[in-house]
Amino acid sequence: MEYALIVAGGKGLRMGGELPKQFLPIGGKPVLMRTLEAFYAYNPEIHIILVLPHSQQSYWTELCAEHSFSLPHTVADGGETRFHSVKNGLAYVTTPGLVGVHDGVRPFVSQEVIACCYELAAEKKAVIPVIDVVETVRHLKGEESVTVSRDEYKLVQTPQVFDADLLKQAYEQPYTSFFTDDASVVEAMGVSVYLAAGNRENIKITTPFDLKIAAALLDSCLI
Ligand SMILES: Nc1ccn([C@@H]2O[C@H](COP(=O)(O)OP(=O)(O)OP(=O)(O)O)[C@@H](O)[C@H]2O)c(=O)n1
Ligand SMILES: C[C@](O)(CO)[C@H](O)COP(=O)(O)O
Repeated sequence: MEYALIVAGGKGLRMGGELPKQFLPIGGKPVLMRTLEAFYAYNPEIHIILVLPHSQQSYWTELCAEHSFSLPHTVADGGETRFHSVKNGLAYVTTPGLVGVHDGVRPFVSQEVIACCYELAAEKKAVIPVIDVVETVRHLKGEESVTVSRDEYKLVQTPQVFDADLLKQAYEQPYTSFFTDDASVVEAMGVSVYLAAGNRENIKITTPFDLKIAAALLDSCLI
């Protein structure tokens, strides 16, 4: 069984505004619908678990009706942090298989990246997509800072795909603020994570600036 656990339980503080960022329209369609569609296009049999704050779930139901959006999915409650949201969603993973955890606000993940991460995870058990750093990186040391070799760093995206039993076991660990993604949770158990190629368009819509990039990506047919 393949699961996609789409997390959209955050507060969107960096985006601001009245409407939570996962519901903002891009090209007339809410971000979150585009994200779910990407996973359904990859595998129409995939089991999609959508994590949303409890207070936003009735609005999501209304949006689905308004947009005639009928892709099957199970809704779980959001938690205090991303870690707690993923953990809530994992309660709906009930059979062995693979779980891809994906940010609801990354609608531009490519079909190639999704397929590659699931395919590799069947063998490696823990796979995450990454891209190169394209700017120079400096490390802050107190009042000073030094240039470091960018070749020693990667930028991490989602979907992060894992063997279901492994991921569920990892999420039994106590929460620490170091857990900013799923790989960091799995690694805390001493398990190595395999790196796959991500796609640069797979941005995490975080600030109003990212919405402009998203609109440009759609307009230019880059995705
Ligand atoms: N308690 C949380 C926090 C985050 N997320 C999800 O994790 C993804 C990455 O988080 P981010 O983009 O930082 O979203 P927010 O936490 O909502 O943003 P901010 O930090 O600006 O408030 C998002 O899809 C977000 O909804 C979640 O499901 N539950
Ligand atoms: C999971 C993630 O998108 C990988 O880059 C990222 O760690 C989420 O971080 P955020 O601070 O919750 O946006």
